[in-house]
Amino acid sequence: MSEQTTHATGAPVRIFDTTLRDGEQAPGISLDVKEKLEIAEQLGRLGVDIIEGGFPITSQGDFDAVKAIAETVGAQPLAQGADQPPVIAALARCHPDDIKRAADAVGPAQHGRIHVFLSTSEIHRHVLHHGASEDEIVAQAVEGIQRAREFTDDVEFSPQDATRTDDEFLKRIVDAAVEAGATTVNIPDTVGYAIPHDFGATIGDIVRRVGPEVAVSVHCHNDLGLAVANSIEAVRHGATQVEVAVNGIGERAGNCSLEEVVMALATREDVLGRRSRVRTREIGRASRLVSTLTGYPVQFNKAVVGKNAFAHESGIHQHGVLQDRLTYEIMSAEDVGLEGRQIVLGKHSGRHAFSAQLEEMGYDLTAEETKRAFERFKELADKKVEVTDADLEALVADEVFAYTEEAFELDRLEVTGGTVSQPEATVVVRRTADASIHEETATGDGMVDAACGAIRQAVRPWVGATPTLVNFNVAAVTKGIDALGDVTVQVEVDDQRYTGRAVSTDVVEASARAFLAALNKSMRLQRARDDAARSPMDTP
Ligand SMILES: CC(=O)SCCNC(=O)CCNC(=O)[C@H](O)C(C)(C)COP(=O)(O)OP(=O)(O)OC[C@H]1O[C@@H](n2cnc3c(N)ncnc32)[C@H](O)[C@@H]1OP(=O)(O)O
Ligand SMILES: CC(C)C(=O)C(=O)O
Repeated sequence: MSEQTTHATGAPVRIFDTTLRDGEQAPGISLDVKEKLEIAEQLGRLGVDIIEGGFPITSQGDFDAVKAIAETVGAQPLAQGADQPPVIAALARCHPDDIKRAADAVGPAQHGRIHVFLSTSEIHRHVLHHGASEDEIVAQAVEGIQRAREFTDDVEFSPQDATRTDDEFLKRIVDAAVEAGATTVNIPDTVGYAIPHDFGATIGDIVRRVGPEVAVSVHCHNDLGLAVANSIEAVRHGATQVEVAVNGIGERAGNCSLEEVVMALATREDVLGRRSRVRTREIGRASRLVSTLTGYPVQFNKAVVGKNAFAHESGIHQHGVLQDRLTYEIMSAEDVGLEGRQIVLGKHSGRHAFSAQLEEMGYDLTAEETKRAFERFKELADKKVEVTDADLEALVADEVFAYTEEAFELDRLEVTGGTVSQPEATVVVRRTADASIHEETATGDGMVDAACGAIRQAVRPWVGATPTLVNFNVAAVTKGIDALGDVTVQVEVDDQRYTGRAVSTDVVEASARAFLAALNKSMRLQRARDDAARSPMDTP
């Protein structure tokens, strides 16, 4: 490992947020003044040190947005406990017009920064700057920095594509930039090409070169998924500022993600020795706001802010975190402003999590009831990706509260048919009293009709009159194509009506179970009536 510099160790790392500039450069994102202002206000509450509001020469709208941010967020602190507002920065090429526009836009801020950049790698010089020589590039950079210094004493310089720039030339232009008055030297890994080990060494060299008076910043792109690793390595080697974007948005694969760097610094302060001033509890809100206004969704498994970042689905993990969340969590959801630890019930869940969830929902079930409900839950979880509280309610209502000693249980149901061939159903019904099995097949107008017909035939020897389905109602318990169907039926037997209810991801199965539940009820009540009729009280 390369030598680690001790420069500025312990001082908070400055967070330069470029969500509104580089972040907005992601394809398909275009934020208007109001939207930029709303995000900037949240960045203010988050307590970032610098907000790069835009690239004012780009358009009147971008100019107006940066100016509006400078006038409001840049005028007074929004973050609790902060004694000054964030620095408001604007990007500019080494063009007089760009620099003037940037200066006018950040002018109203208490602290305004002009960020000038120029490409230094051979390929960029060739393609972007008409084959400019190293001398010409140095001269342009110096001129741009000096011009920017006429407007503010806070000037940042970025040699674009620094990580593909010849080492000696990079050192030369950094020296020239500092000499010309740059107060921050930013080393951009413009195309996400750097590898942490090398990048750290480069940053260490630059930190030693410029001395403690000049801030050294890094701006890492994520083309190889290394933006955060490179930024952290730079911090380890003395970088005093990292450039980031909320949710990691930005050109191509994006920028270094704000939330990941901030939480890495906070969580591993033990080895990094530096933190940021960011108020981490505002992270969740910032992430949601940026996602909503940019239309860029946050991937489920995104570190820190993804929907699954604090969710546990598998039984062994759930068992662990229910006792002590540290078993499988290195940060707390509350610390980043998200909903607390989530137990997600699914096919990998175990009894501990299942029982804990039922308890939390207020159920007080016996061991036997819990066991039955758990068996149904596992059956359901095999068919349905996530079992929600609403699913559980329906399942418990169906399996536990509606449970009565069953006369018949549905063992198997097969249905065939469609718009051309007539629907046909085969059922296998088990009679509880003697465990006998009864298989029947029937056709019907539809699959539900066929299934009920087959059940009717299977139970005929025990159910007196022909049971008739008189009412049928189906409702979706949850949303989505794997939603539970909640079926309630009324069945008429001997002029009496009986209600049955069942849930399943398959509506035909739910209907068959509901039909059978109604028949079971009819037999139970019939038995009760028979018992009452035989009661000695009634005997004269
Ligand atoms: C790595 C980064 O993220 S850099 C920032 C990238 N962001 C953007 O480009 C978004 C906003 N950009 C824009 O709206 C436009 O590109 C503008 C307004 C900046 C310029 O538009 P145009 O004048 O039409 O030029 P165009 O974009 O086609 O080409 C870029 C020009 O800037 C020049 N240029 C590029 N970088 C720099 C620089 N740092 N300093 C000076 N000139 C530069 C190029 O040489 C080219 O000049 P040319 O017209 O003489 O060939
Ligand atoms: C302007 C610079 C810092 C940039 O955005 C990049 O190089 O990616």
